[in-house]
Amino acid sequence: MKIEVCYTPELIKQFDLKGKIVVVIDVLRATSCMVAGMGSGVETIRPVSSIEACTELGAKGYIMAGERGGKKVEHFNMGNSPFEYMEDAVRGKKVATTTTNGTKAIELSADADEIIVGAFLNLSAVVNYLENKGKDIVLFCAGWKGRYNLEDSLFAGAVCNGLRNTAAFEDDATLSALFLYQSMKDDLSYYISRSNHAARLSSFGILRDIEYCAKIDEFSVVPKLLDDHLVL
Ligand SMILES: O=C(O)[C@H](CS(=O)(=O)O)OP(=O)(O)O
Repeated sequence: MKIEVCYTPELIKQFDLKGKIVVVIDVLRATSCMVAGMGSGVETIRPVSSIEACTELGAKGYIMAGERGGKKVEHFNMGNSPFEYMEDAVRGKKVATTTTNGTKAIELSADADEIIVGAFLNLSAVVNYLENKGKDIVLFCAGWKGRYNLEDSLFAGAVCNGLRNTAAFEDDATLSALFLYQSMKDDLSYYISRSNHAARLSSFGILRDIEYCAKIDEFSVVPKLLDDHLVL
């Protein structure tokens, strides 16, 4: 079982995804929302890359969710907060979502054998899942608009740490993620709150989203993409 880390969507073309499991990571906030939603009883989530595609699904009965520039799209039913995904109103429902970074990273993972989503909220479940599967892994950080970000890289490092005795580390990118996590693990919330992405989002007054997304193992679900939909 080999493990690699891709730090941004701009780098994903350098990775051969065939036959591998890709873990898409967007801690702030897309994959945290997906984990919180699927862990709270949302039936399925359909990630799409455009507002138009999401709107078309809305007409077919899906709840429309997502953001642009961190803010809810005007005619959508909900934005991109994990708390919205945990509300009673979405339990048992189908949600379609489009976000700036996370849903694009899912789309770019299409060549993989399997696509799952990870966040601190389901860290141990992801590590156990990967360990049981025993396949080669690419940890794909959604980053921000094609660029590196701290919180996704930290989560990649947390997965590497969980698999440090069972997986072969392919390159220095992977080792760097491991060492980054190991040096920051005792105060993850602080480091995440110092990140650029957190600063950007907190200017919208959503500090509690940032704090929540830094929580570990709130859920034991591993959402997996099947026929374009996330299911358990
Ligand atoms: O809503 C979010 O958390 C971000 C918005 S932005 O990139 O900070 O504008 O989108 P996501 O795709 O969840 O990273």
